[in-house]
Amino acid sequence: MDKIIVRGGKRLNGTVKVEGAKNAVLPVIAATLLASDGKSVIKSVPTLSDVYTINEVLRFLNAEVQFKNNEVVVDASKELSVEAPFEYVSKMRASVLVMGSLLARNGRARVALPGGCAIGSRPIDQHLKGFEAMGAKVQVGNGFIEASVEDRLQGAKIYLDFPSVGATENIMMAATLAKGTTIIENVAKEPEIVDLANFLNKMGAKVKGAGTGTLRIEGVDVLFGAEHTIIPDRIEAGTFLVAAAITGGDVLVQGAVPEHLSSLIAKMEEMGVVFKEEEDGIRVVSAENLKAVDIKTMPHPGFPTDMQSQMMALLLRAKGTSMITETVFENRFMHVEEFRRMNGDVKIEGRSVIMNGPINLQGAEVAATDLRAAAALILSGLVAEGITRVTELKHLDRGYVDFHEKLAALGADIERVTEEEEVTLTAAYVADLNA
Ligand SMILES: CC(=O)N[C@H]1[C@@H](OP(=O)(O)OP(=O)(O)OC[C@H]2O[C@@H](n3ccc(=O)[nH]c3=O)[C@H](O)[C@@H]2O)O[C@H](CO)[C@@H](O)[C@@H]1O
Ligand SMILES: C=C(OP(=O)(O)O)C(=O)O
Repeated sequence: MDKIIVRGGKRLNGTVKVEGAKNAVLPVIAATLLASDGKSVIKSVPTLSDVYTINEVLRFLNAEVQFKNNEVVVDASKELSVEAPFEYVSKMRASVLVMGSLLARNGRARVALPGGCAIGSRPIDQHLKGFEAMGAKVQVGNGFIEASVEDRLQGAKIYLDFPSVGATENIMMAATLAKGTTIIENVAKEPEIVDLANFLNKMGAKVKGAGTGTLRIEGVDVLFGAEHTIIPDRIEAGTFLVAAAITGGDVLVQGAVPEHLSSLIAKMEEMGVVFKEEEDGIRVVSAENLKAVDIKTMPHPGFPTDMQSQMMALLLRAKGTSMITETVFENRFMHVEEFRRMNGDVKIEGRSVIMNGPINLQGAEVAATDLRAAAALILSGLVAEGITRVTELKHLDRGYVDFHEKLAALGADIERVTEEEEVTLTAAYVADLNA
């Protein structure tokens, strides 16, 4: 089992480049299944375990998939099978995103029930409500969700109870090949939704309104393979902005798009972080005397839940009382227990946490509870006294490419080791301290 070992105390300096967005590439790869003619070429694809998983799902469904040099090429022109088994869905919930494409293209889809996960129960009732409104019969049984439609999906008017990212994507994909027009109201407005709509339109779909609260999709008869470059990962970018700020460093995050990060930047500015927009990204210029702020996670353009734990790491270092309220997921505070192991005094009150800073974080062995928690614990390690060891790195690998290497290139004292290597390293470190 790998561990990341961080020795705190180094200021970060330099330039770091962000990858293509995980949360954009997964639905885009799922959408390639809609093309019964021609190959899709997806560029700027990050080498994440989630990408390998979705590619495996597509291969299982009888699509040809190649992935090299950050480019995924999909040929989905052969007849597709209809089932995404538990093996994949349990590894990565986004596997459920193939459902809309399969249903639109085959008239049938059978996907294993995703089940609960570390951040909440994450039901998919809104996805299914959309498919049903378009004429699909949905049945749940034996651990599977099965949706089928006799002839072809029909355009419909659908109102989402919550602007779910996944439901918006799944229904949008299904509607591209439906008969007639589909209007979806109260949809998610995340940049990844816009990226997916742009890709679908390149394939020949007619999607309007992406980035607003209402989507209008005119169904077409056939979709074709298309070429598309994935948008930069705003959450990876945000994580490096926090890394720079927590160490009081000066870092240019290349590829960071200011409009995608406005809620995070606004909150960090309130704390006292100074940014500079540059031609190719965003620079953290300084971060001194950090002040406490309150944060509430919300659907985009509100503060992203995927930055909640990283901001918790930063707020633990700020002077005063901060409160974070998590409104998107019901159980996304699992990392609090791990912060406590690092001397992080965090109280949980219902859906909020309260912190009194600044706290002198202490190195400890901590376990990542989800992918953003993994990053957040490593960020805390950058400023903790002594050594922080972070385990359960399978979570980190779902969402961050070469995270420790990128931090090391910025000057962090960090490495990723196997258990045996760790024993030798720790002995060497203790020897250094005693020398
Ligand atoms: C692969 C991907 O893009 N993942 C992102 C996506 O997840 P995901 O698409 O799963 O997130 P959703 O926006 O769907 O979920 C938000 C909330 O709505 C609830 N819900 C959702 C669907 C549904 O049918 N019923 C229901 O109750 C969920 O349980 C959750 O509490 O958006 C989340 C919210 O920005 C991010 O944290 C994830 O990183
Ligand atoms: C929660 C996340 O992803 P997923 O929906 O893929 O679990 C995330 O990216 O922080």
